[in-house]
Amino acid sequence: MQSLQDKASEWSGVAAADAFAIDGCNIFESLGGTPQPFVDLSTNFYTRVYEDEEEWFREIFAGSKKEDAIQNQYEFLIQRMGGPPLFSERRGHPALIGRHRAFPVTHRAAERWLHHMQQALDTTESIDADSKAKMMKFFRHTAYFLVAGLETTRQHSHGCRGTACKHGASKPAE
Ligand code: HEM
Repeated sequence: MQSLQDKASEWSGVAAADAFAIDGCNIFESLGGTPQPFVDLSTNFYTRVYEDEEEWFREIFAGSKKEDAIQNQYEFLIQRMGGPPLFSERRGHPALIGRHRAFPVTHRAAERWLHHMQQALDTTESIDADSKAKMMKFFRHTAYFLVAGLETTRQHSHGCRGTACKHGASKPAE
C-alpha cells in the first residue's frame, strides 16, 4: 500500500528529500535565532487568511481567534525549524493529522492555504530567499500529507460504520 508520505509526494509534486531539507540546516538559527521572523510570517499569513475574499476558506478558521491561530502557528514553526519546542510545551505533541480532523482539508483547501502561505513568504522581509524556498517545499508536502492522512482516516471510518469496530470511538469529521 502507498504510504502517506508517498501520496503526499505524488500529490504535492515535492519529493520527501526536498520537503525535509529543512532538517539538514537550522533555519531558526540562520535567521538570527529569534522568534521575530516566524511571528512576522504567521501574522502575515493569518491576516491574509482571515481577510480572504473566498468565504468558504475564511469560514474554515471561524472557530479560532486570529491571535491564537497566529501564536499556535509561529510556535510550531519555531520548533519545526530548529528552535525551542515552544509548541509542544504549551500544546503537546503536534499530531497534525489529529489536530486537523475537524476541518475540511481537501485538495482545494490545501491549494488555497498554500496560495496564502506563498504570498506571506513573498512579503516577509525577515526571511531570506533560500529559507523561503525550503520552507515552501516543506509546507507543500505537509499540506498534502494532511489531505492524504485525513482522506485515509475518513475512508477507514466509513468502512467501520455500523460495526463494533474499535475506531468507532473517534467519530469521523465529515
Ligand atoms: C492544507 C490546508 C490546511 C488547512 C485548511 C488548515 C486549517 C487549520 C485550522 C482551521 C486550524 C485551527 C486554527 C488554530 O486554532 O490554530 C489549524 C491549525 C493548525 N495548523 Fe493547519 N491547516 C492546513 C495546513 C497546515 C499545514 C501545511 C501546517 C504545517 C506545516 C499546519 C499547521 C497547523 C498548526 C501547527 C495548527 C495549530 C494546531 C493547534 O495548536 O491545535 N496546517 N489549521
